[in-house]
Amino acid sequence: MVLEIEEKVIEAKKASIILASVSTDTKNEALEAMAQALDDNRDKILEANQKDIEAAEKLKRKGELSQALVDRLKVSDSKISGMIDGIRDVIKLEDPVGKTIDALELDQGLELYQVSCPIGLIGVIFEARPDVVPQVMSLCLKSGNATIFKGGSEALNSNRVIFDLLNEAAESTKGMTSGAFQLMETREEVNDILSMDAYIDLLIPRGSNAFVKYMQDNTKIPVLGHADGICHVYVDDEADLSKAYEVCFDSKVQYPAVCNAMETLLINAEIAEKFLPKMARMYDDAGVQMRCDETSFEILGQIDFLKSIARAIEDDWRTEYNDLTLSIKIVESMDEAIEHINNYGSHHTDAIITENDLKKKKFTELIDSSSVMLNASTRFADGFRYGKGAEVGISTNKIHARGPVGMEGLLIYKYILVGNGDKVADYAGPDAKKFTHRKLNKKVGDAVSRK
Ligand SMILES: NC(=O)C1=CN([C@@H]2O[C@H](COP(=O)(O)OP(=O)(O)OC[C@H]3O[C@@H](n4cnc5c(N)ncnc54)[C@H](OP(=O)(O)O)[C@@H]3O)[C@@H](O)[C@H]2O)C=CC1
Ligand SMILES: N[C@@H](CCC(=O)OP(=O)(O)O)C(=O)O
Repeated sequence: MVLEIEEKVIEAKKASIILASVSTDTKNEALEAMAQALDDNRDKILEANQKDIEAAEKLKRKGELSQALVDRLKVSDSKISGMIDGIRDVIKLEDPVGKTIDALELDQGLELYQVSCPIGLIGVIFEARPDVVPQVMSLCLKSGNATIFKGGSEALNSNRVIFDLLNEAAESTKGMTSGAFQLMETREEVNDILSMDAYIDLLIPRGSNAFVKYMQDNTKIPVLGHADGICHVYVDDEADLSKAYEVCFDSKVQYPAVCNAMETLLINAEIAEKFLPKMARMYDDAGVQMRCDETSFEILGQIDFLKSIARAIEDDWRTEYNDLTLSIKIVESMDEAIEHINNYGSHHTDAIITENDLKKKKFTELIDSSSVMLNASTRFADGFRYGKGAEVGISTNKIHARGPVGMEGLLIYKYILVGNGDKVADYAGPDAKKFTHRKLNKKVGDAVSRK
């Protein structure tokens, strides 16, 4: 039976209440069933993905779609293994629901507990990248959040197969609720849910700035935006150049299609002539197109076998290529680099290569980005690599979660007050009882148990 969008949302909202109290064992069993379902159905997933890739390649040939999108869209056997490992990593993580964050005795026998709980029903709208489905579903399931998904239209066949496999595996696990996960497939459905603030607690759009802004401007539902990554690496005059070559190469070339890849390389003028020619040769060999400011163009212009240099224009500093293209600028100082990054960047991920400890400290303090890397690649900005099992995405919001978002970004808390017929009237008037407000070293389970 195909449900209308409002029915899907209402069903997921109802299921979210039950999912919040599903036991850890049941959630882990459901996750294992999901991992197994992907492993057992590799051919089916690859076949569906092949349909999407063929359609995408046709659009690419007409110039209507980028190579970056095709790269993100492609599912390989090793990407499926990555999805399976990701789900199993989430199994290993501690269940974050029901944790006592704080415990306070208000008065003798009157105890207040602050306890973690799921947000409720979350809508996640993401790019044409099928591996997002298992990542987000496993984090949402373990953190007890019902979720309504919508992936990029180019990934329709892949997402449908992966979603159905995961959802059926989860729902067939004994003790799991049904209806907690729903799939949307059209922009119309996304537009319809924008007015469903009575049911949906949080929207997480992953995509271009324009799309995230569109969501923020058109709904009363809180929006946790995951937008573009204009990431920088600054090579300081006190850099260890052997580290600089490695980090700058990895940040640009290892997976250029993703949002944590470097888009602009900033180089201190003092070391530019020494550093840039070798770096440029490495990029040239890897097929990187370089868009250079005047000074870097002059330095590289002398190397006549470079295939791929052009002059940068102002727009380049604000461009997320998501591809093998890089803008290069020579700066006079770290301060100029910091100003450039804070001005042109997207506050996503930025790195410095230097051996000077004072500069490292200053860079971390003055760069206004969700991840700041010291002598390390921007590509590390990722939930899995940050030890979160997987990620919902990389938040470019400042509240309530920033940078790679794992389960901590999917939780809120509630207060549980345990009394014994206590009333506020006893704490008012001339004979008022006094609050003790004493910190307790207790967990909510000590006061509220099912026994
Ligand atoms: N920070 C992060 O974690 C992430 C950032 N990004 C950023 O996203 C960008 C690339 O992704 P791209 O695919 O171009 O993103 P888009 O913004 O084009 O699309 C992302 C999703 O939003 C949907 N969408 C876009 N506009 C609308 C609309 N008006 N109404 C309803 N749905 C809409 C798309 O649906 P449809 O396909 O049907 O058009 C798709 O599902 C890059 O800038 C990348 O850095 C991407 C992922 C993660
Ligand atoms: N988590 C990713 C990067 C973040 C991301 O989702 O980026 P994108 O490819 O723009 O959707 C990774 O490092 O593989």
